[in-house]
Amino acid sequence: MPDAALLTIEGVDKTFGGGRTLLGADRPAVHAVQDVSLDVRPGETLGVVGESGCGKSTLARMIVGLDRPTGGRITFDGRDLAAEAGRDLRRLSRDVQYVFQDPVASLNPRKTIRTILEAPLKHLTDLDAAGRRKRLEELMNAVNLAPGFLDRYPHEFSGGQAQRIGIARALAADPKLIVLDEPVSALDVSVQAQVLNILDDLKDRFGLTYVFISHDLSVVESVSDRVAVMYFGRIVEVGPARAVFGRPRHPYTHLLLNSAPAPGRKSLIPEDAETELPDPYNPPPGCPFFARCPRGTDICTSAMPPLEAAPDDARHRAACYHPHGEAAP
Ligand SMILES: Nc1ncnc2c1ncn2[C@@H]1O[C@H](COP(=O)(O)OP(=O)(O)OP(=O)(O)O)[C@@H](O)[C@H]1O
Repeated sequence: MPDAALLTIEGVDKTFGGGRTLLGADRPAVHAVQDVSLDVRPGETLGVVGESGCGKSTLARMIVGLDRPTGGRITFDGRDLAAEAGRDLRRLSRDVQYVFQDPVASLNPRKTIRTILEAPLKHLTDLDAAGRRKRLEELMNAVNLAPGFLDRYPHEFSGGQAQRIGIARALAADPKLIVLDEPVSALDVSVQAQVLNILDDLKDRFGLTYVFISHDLSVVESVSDRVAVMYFGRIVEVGPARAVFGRPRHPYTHLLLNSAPAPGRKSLIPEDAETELPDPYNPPPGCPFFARCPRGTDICTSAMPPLEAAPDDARHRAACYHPHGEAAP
């Protein structure tokens, strides 16, 4: 019997803009995230991969409550994120934490590390001053930084150290789920490995669950149990990492993987004109990948294909009328 989901995302949409200006003109709307449904089970790492602008950060921000969905529902441990208030909201903010992409920019330059790490302890836990002091030392040790660094300022740290502090801040309130939004993209490759090792170690040690967002295929492949591939605001493929990387079904996933063949896969999602995304203000009808797709036929322009399971693996789903592994069109 599989564990119940810790996080459930059901038919979530996020639109920016829309409506009318003060003078009555239509204001264009961008559908940043469209009809996204995902489950994350306790203890797993769900990788979310896709090109710049596909809606990864918007999805992340909604999971941690920084943005509200325009439609659909996000529940954590059975609690509806949008409906929580007061004590329950405080509890929810403890349980779900966020690590940002740019480690140095995410730390207030005028505050010491002690002040930065103490803030969530003060707001989200009932620890007294002595308890907080002890916890601060534990947090620094957990991310392999000497507690002596607590009285320094963010600019005194390298990018990798700063990201370890960002991770310590996320850990401070003893969360269950951490959303990591491109946590190593700003770091040198050698430093990336260190930070990924620490994340892996912390996950086991504290029984954490991760949503790991990245445009870097090699990183997602190395950390994920399951992977969701996003394109133009939608999930186009989702399944066990081994299946998605080994037997990709959606032509977009094929394109991504072919652009960066293993081994030594790098962040090679193509960025030339040929691979341009559709205009988000004027989305095409049907499948948004049609214009780039070698397998497209008339049906693809009629309606967005639903996410359907592979004949041999119910967990491996793709939103395509002509997925690889089935008869070619
Ligand atoms: N606050 C906002 N107002 C208007 N449009 C937005 C806003 N935030 C995001 N968007 C638009 O929504 C779409 C998805 O953006 P998002 O940042 O979620 O993508 P992403 O995959 O995280 O990209 P990146 O890796 O470049 O951050 C883009 O078209 C973006 O321009």
